[in-house]
Amino acid sequence: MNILDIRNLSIEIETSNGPVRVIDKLSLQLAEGEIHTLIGESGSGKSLLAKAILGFINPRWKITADRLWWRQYDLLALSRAQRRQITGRDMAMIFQNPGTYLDPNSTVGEQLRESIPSHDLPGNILTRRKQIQKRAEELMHRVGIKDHDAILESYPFELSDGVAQKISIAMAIAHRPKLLIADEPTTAMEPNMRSQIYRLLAKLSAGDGMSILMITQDLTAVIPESKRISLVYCGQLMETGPTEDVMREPVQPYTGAMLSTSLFSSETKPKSRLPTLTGAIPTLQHMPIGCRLGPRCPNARRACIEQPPLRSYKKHEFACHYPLIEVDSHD
Ligand SMILES: Nc1ncnc2c1ncn2[C@@H]1O[C@H](COP(=O)(O)OP(=O)(O)OP(=O)(O)O)[C@@H](O)[C@H]1O
Repeated sequence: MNILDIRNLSIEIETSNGPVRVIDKLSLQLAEGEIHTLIGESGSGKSLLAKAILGFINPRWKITADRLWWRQYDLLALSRAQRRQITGRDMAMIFQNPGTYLDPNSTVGEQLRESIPSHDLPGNILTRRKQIQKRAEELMHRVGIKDHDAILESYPFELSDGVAQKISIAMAIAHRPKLLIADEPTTAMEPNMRSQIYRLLAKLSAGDGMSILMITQDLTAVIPESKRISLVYCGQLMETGPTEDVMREPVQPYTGAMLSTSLFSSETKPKSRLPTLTGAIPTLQHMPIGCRLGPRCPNARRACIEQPPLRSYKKHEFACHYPLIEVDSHD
């Protein structure tokens, strides 16, 4: 069952050249307990999408959607206060540079204990404090930190990036969210620490049934536990579907290009059959009309000035007038 259901979400922001749709009719579904990876180059709108889900929205942005549902809640129909209550209870996010989100003036222990909900704990102040300390230690173990005493007494500047990220994960899961948004959580980390963090996230998802929206620029960061992937370009959805299917048989030229520049290319299709992209991602002020990939797309033709609708191919959906594979309209 889909726990998050986004259909045709658009976000329009004002720029010096007038309003620009930074997210353009984007759809994304996330099932309960599933890891879904959202892939796109810098500036493609991944973080804005995360903000729209969490409700961290600048009131000046114009947000429209056919559907923006979280569980049984129509998020766009809720008041700000209702929305804050639901997202605060059900969702959490971790970021690229955990060090910058931790308070430099408090110890790890103080910050972790503060993130543990205490309102429903039984007993007096003293027994509650003990329970919170126990839960803090449990959380440290869950994220794979064994020497919890030393780390709980440390200040953020004393931690390596990997340990800081584990702490931010512990803080994020302290209230047992149902959705974790991980925005490029391992960028700039050593490969060994990267895989530790990914393994940890996969374990948490499998153990707690927590859904994870994993955000990355890079197809090589897609972990085997990620059931589905979605590729976005300049705020438009290019292709989405089960990870294996999309990797094996990309339909949208953007997916093909991303694959040909990633390590996966050698395991999927011969490089020569996949296109690569020339040129650079356009600026906000110069968004192409229709399919925004058009100016960089090897398959682009006249029709691409009209935005293609989402079509299905086997279990994928893609938006393209001239896909890499001949797609029968009955697929
Ligand atoms: N507060 C804002 N005001 C104006 N433009 C913004 C704002 N936030 C983001 N943008 C623009 O919206 C587009 C999408 O930004 P976003 O941060 O979502 O991209 P991203 O895919 O997360 O990129 P990165 O991988 O570099 O973080 C960018 O062109 C960015 O400049």
